Amino acid sequence: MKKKIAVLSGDGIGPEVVAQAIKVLNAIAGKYNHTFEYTEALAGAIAIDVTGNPMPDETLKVCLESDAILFGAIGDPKYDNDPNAKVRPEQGLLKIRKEMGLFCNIRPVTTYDSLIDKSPLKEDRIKGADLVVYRELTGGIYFGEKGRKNNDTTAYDNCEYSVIEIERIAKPAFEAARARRKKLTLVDKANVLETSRLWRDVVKKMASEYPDVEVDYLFVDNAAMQMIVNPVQFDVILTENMFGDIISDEASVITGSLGLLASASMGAKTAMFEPCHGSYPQAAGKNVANPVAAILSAAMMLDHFQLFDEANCIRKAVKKSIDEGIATVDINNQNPKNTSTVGDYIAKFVGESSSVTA
Ligand SMILES: NC(=O)C1=CN([C@@H]2O[C@H](COP(=O)(O)OP(=O)(O)OC[C@H]3O[C@@H](n4cnc5c(N)ncnc54)[C@H](O)[C@@H]3O)[C@@H](O)[C@H]2O)C=CC1
Ligand SMILES: CC(C)CC(=O)C(=O)O
Ligand SMILES: [Mg+2]
Repeated sequence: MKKKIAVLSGDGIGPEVVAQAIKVLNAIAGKYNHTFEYTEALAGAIAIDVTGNPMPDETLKVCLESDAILFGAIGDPKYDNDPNAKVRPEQGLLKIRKEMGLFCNIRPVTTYDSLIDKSPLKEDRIKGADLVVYRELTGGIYFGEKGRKNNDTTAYDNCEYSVIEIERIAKPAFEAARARRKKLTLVDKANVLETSRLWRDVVKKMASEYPDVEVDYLFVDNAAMQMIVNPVQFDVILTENMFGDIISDEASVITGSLGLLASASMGAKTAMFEPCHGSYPQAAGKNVANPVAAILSAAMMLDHFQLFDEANCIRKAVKKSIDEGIATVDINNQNPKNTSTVGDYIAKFVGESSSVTA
């Protein structure tokens, strides 16, 4: 199979972790006789530095001409710390999500038995936790009208959702629940927010089409607490943009590190594969960041290409590296390995392993 992949490494640790994902993809290509062609394009702070635009038209063009997008992370303290910045790296990420119609962000939260003791949460509460967050990605408060008024003494961010926006993410979430443990939890704030009440109306109506799926409704504040005390109860979590952003970072604590959480952003025009973490500027250039989230995002890209054996081969290699302690400091502070050492190990195992069952 031949595939064209747009590579948007971005800022901070983005280039380091994406380099490991590409290393692993190349090992897959060699082993299974595929051709992956990569086209790099600018995004984020680096794109602002070079072009003045965090998501240049040229980058969007490369993405549209590719079969999928591999994304690193964007964000830089020089913008985060400047309240007057006219343009910000994060605007580039929001732009590509909107322009490519990437409304469905899928964030699997997978635990590894050998990492159970790395989580600050109690072992008996998290053992066996296996959930996936379906996060709406192109609507809600991140995309509403925002601004200042009253002489800069008031600021606002508008939150809107339409029935269509809710239905199109609820459908794949219900389908996922049907294929998994048949439970869907809608996380909202319907006791306060009108948008959340619309989410509940739509999900309640759709639930009748999925009688085999148990549907549960939780307010986000309770859900955040339940995620810590009883994460095993969750199967598929369906939620809006901002709640999904927050609750998925929280869920990463169950696994042991945010550096393990991959995601797929599916949409109308294309699909983008991105770690859940940000640009982690404190680690940039130090070769210490965990590349697993980026590598598992590449595995999700292979699923998207229907290359399931290849994707599972990567997952098996990741598990092996974790079980063997070939892992970065966030999950192995006794004998930490570098970002590139972990990438090398996983790529080598992919190249040499014979079995494809994850
Ligand atoms: N998708 C994206 O491009 C995102 C970009 N950002 C941007 O990233 C910058 C930093 O934001 P933060 O809030 O600090 O979030 P962050 O996700 O970059 O880092 C938060 C913490 O998570 C841990 N962490 C994250 N990635 C890791 C990895 N690969 N390996 C090991 N540990 C890891 C570290 O302890 C880090 O201090 C900001 O400019 C922010 O806007 C934030 C989130 C997502
Ligand atoms: C710019 C932010 C919305 C990115 C983020 O935190 C995320 O998508 O998880
Ligand atoms: Mg986030």
